[in-house]
Amino acid sequence: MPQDSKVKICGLRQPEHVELAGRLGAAYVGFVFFPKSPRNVSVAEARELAWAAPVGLAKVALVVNADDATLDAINDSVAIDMWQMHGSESPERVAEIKARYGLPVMKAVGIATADDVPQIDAYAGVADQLLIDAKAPKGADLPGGNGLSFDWQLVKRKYWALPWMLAGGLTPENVGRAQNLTGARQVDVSSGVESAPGVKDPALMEAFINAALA
Ligand SMILES: O=C(O)c1ccccc1NCC(=O)[C@H](O)[C@H](O)COP(=O)(O)O
Repeated sequence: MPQDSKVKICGLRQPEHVELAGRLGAAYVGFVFFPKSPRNVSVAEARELAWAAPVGLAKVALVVNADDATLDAINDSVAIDMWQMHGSESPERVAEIKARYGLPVMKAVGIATADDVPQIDAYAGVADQLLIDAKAPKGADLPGGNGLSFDWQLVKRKYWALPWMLAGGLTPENVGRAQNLTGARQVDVSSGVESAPGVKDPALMEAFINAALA
């Protein structure tokens, strides 16, 4: 595995799990602001989670087509380091948010078939990072965090002129194969380290991080 691999653990809801993720070597933790999600946290809860993060652990606020009032409420109370836009935000909206808050923006792009890949280029010129995820099935409640993977051949050894993160259905068992096949230097996981939807499992977190950083 490349020496500089990085791991994001998404959907944390307990301060001790944020601290654990940092101690285990994760580079990012994600806080989900999406009421339909079993990982949803309030601004007040996220404020406490952020306080639990060790120095150097990047705190990512995950939103879906959020308006400025919602983003203001998060930004005014939670010490975040990056936005993750996981909706249908346009490149123009990404640029607007970057300018408004002065924080890096990671744009999530859902992939199901080869036809979904070209859209990534539109964000490469404006986002700071890309999160390449499995496209949510039609009618799904969640735009992400579904524990579904996509055909990694679609992004095998692809190059975009900005850092990108592979996501979607990753687990301690498959993350190494995903990294080797795609060349991804960063990986993201939510369902694969849970014992139930929204319930992070410390042992699975440790297994995933160790496998991804091996
Ligand atoms: O995780 C959620 O509940 C969620 C809800 C709404 C939008 C996005 C969401 N998650 C986005 C992530 O960054 C997940 O970590 C990513 O989709 C991978 O999830 P999984 O396949 O469960 O590992």
